[in-house]
Amino acid sequence: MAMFRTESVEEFYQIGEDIGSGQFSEVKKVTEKSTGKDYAGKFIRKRRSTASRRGVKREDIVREVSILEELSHDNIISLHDAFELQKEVVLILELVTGGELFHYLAEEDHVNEEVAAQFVKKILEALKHMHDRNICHLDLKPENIMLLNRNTQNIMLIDFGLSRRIKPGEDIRDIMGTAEFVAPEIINFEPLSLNTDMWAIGVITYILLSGLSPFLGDDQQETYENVTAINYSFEDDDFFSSTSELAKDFIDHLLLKDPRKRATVDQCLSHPWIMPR
Ligand SMILES: Cc1ccc2c(c1)c1c3c(c(C)cc1n2CCCN)C(=O)NC3=O
Repeated sequence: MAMFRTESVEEFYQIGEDIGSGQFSEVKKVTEKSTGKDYAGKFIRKRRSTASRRGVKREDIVREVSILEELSHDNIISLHDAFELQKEVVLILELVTGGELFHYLAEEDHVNEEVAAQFVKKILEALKHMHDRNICHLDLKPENIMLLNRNTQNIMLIDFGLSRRIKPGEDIRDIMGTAEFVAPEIINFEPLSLNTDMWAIGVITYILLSGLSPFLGDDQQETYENVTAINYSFEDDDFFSSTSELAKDFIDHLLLKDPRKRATVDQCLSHPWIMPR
């Protein structure tokens, strides 16, 4: 069970600039006073009452922390410390400075297949560490994949706020990530599984190779309709003319409506588009 320190975080960390924010959290650069080391401080507002819809339930924060404490992998952000104050919890997380994969993509428009496969392989290795422990991320998207630094394909998975332990027989249906990346079972409130993450790997790979988001519509409803209809193609020749059949085959084994038919993380790691690297 996660234990939080109850001292004042400012006593031990110098609070720096804002580096990002979520619905109920802000991320700031912080510096540990005793070592001078920089970290990312995730300040999460606690839900004040069961009737409220603002803030995060304490049990959900405890789950995120206990999952972070269980994971230990070069491509998964590590938790250094955790403080609980009256209105918020502060997670002190490893700081990565290479920026979001999302921004890298925006600058590069799309990447060549060799680089794309390297990125995907690193993401799959981090995901294997999670799936081998029956933990699913459930919010995989380019904003939650950070580059360790600008000049390698070394990535870090961040933000485990929606992560869940998948227990046999237990039904998880209530998670909602970002429309472009959610699998059909999330939209249809059907049971989620480790395979729900594999759908997102297919969407991220499609974007890496083309710069296009396969299901993105003019609004969230249209995006949801595109997802549930599995309405994607490689036909837009401007963007896929130089994409190999192997890369398309890799994606086609992930963007499948039936979660049970999707390639697992191990099958992806041994797929010929990934394996030879
Ligand atoms: C240099 C930099 C810039 C923005 C950052 C981060 C680091 C960052 C980090 C983390 C999280 C949860 C969010 C973060 N954000 C917010 C945006 C993430 N999509 C984190 O856990 N470590 C980070 O470095």
